[in-house]
Amino acid sequence: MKWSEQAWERITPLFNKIVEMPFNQELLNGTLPVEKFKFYMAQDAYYLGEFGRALSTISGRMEKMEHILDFSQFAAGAIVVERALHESYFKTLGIPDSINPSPSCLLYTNYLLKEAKYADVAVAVAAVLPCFWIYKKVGDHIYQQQAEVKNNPYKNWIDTYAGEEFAESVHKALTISDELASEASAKTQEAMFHAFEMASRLEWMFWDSAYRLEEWPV
Ligand SMILES: Cc1ncc(CN)c(N)n1
Repeated sequence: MKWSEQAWERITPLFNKIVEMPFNQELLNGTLPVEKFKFYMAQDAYYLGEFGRALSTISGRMEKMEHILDFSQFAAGAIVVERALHESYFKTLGIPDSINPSPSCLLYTNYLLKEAKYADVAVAVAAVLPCFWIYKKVGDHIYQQQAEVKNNPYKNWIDTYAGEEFAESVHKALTISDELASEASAKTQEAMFHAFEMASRLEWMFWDSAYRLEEWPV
């Protein structure tokens, strides 16, 4: 079994929880309160900047030329394509220019930056994989379920993550993960699973924090 298949098996119960989260259910139905989506989009704009930085760091640590290129294209995609989606919503929702990251957002981005810089590069790749793969699976799931929902205000978000362009990046990220895992020791493969599970948990926390409009306790 490929490393990625084993990794997905490990997070399947968590993924099932993610699709059932009120944030994602209400996004699917188009009933998510706009202030929760606005909060999410603002935090996600901060997230994508840091995610892009983590991807660039990984790019610079890759051995193969094509992987250097793939990761720098992922970084450009996070900042150019995904942030363009935010900017289109920002125009209608009026989100401020400067964003203070919530505790969960800061925890997640700092985790990714730390792994990108200091972990074995295969482990760093495993840490960023949920950002691709879980979003693709959530996007597809929502896309398939929302057929009867008319005029969903969150349609552009759904279309981005269920779309072809994003699917191509996800496919590449998966192929690279499996390639690096196949060359890694058993110990490194286990560390890759751990990073993949940790980042998946942080994805759950990110959605949960948006739904709760999370604030700093002090
Ligand atoms: C928190 C989060 N994780 C992943 C993605 C998709 N790259 C995103 N936009 N935001």
